[in-house]
Amino acid sequence: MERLRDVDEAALLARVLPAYDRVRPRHADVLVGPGDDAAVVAAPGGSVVATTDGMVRGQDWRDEWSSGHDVGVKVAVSNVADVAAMGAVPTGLLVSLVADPDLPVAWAVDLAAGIADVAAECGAPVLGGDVSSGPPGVVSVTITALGALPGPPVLRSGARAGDVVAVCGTLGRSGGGLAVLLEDLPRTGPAAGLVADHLAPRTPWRSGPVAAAAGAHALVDVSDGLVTDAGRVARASGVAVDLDGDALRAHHAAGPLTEVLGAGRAIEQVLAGGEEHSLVGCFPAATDLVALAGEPWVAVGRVVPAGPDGVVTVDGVVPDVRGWDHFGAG
Ligand SMILES: Nc1ncnc2c1ncn2[C@@H]1O[C@H](COP(=O)(O)OP(=O)(O)O)[C@@H](O)[C@H]1O
Ligand SMILES: Cc1ncc(C[n+]2csc(CCOP(=O)(O)OP(=O)(O)O)c2C)c(N)n1
Ligand SMILES: [Mg+2]
Repeated sequence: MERLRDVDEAALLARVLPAYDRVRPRHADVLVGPGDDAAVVAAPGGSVVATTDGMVRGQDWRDEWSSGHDVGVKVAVSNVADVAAMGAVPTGLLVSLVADPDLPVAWAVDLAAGIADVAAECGAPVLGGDVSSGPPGVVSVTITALGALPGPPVLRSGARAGDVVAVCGTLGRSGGGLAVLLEDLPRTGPAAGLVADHLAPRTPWRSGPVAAAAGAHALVDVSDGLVTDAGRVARASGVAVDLDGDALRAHHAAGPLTEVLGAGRAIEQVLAGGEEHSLVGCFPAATDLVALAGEPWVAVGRVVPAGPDGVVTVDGVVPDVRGWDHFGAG
């Protein structure tokens, strides 16, 4: 029998999503359905963005590394990043907790405090949620985030050959921090910062609407790794992305990542490290990135016509890295 472990995430969704096709086309209010960072639904006077993302103890965090607060920050940030990656502003969060009854109440309260910190920072209050008991050992936290779109959504499918690919936020730091934890490397000096960013990442959520207002053709957040997520944009847009190795090394791999992991592993994390929740945008070539409000955008590549060489290349060469996939590990 075919199991989830036999397919990757994309193949699983390709099998599951057709089940919903008979419902959706009859609903003209669904402006963007499954397949992007978030869905967009028409609402009186505008449109609402909706997305959901969950985390599971043992798979997405370990209790010996993460506090409840860390988990709350991380799951909230992963949702807010998806809202921002549509060009939207977060407006509210719903929180679902499934937990082994053995879970300390204090952990659940600490989780809420972490979620509340992100909610407060981005002005998206917690609107409600659900609590449910789970089997021994299981703790699962899922957030649904809503957002408001000041203008049209920025889709994964809008990139055009000639666009500049730019990143707002860091790359590889969360993945580098995970490597420090998994390999039990000393958590001193620059390694401490990487670990902190892994346990409780941040996202430049204000920069999603900024990019949208600047005319970005496509946006995505880095949850599974730059190459994987840029690849999703490239596939959806029918183009390819050529990343600039020098820019990635200078702006992202150099410094703490290289000090902790060495240059070779640092660039691997920049290309493939997940859970960073920075934003990647494809902008018209004439865009003055320096003039964009808020956090800086750094050019890291170009959108090029789709060719035979794979959807994402670095200096024209397909990189030998793998992003995160929950199922297709084999
Ligand atoms: N079980 C599911 N049923 C319906 N749609 C799903 C399901 N899982 C994921 N999707 C949709 O598939 C797309 C890809 O999901 P995912 O990779 O989790 O997005 P992201 O990395 O932005 O969080 C999203 O549009 C998401 O809403
Ligand atoms: C114990 C542990 N092992 C591995 C990881 C690494 N990890 C888990 S999920 C993930 C990628 C992103 O998660 P996902 O839920 O797929 O986010 P989405 O793409 O849906 O936004 C990574 C890099 C981790 N955080 N903790
Ligand atoms: Mg996303």
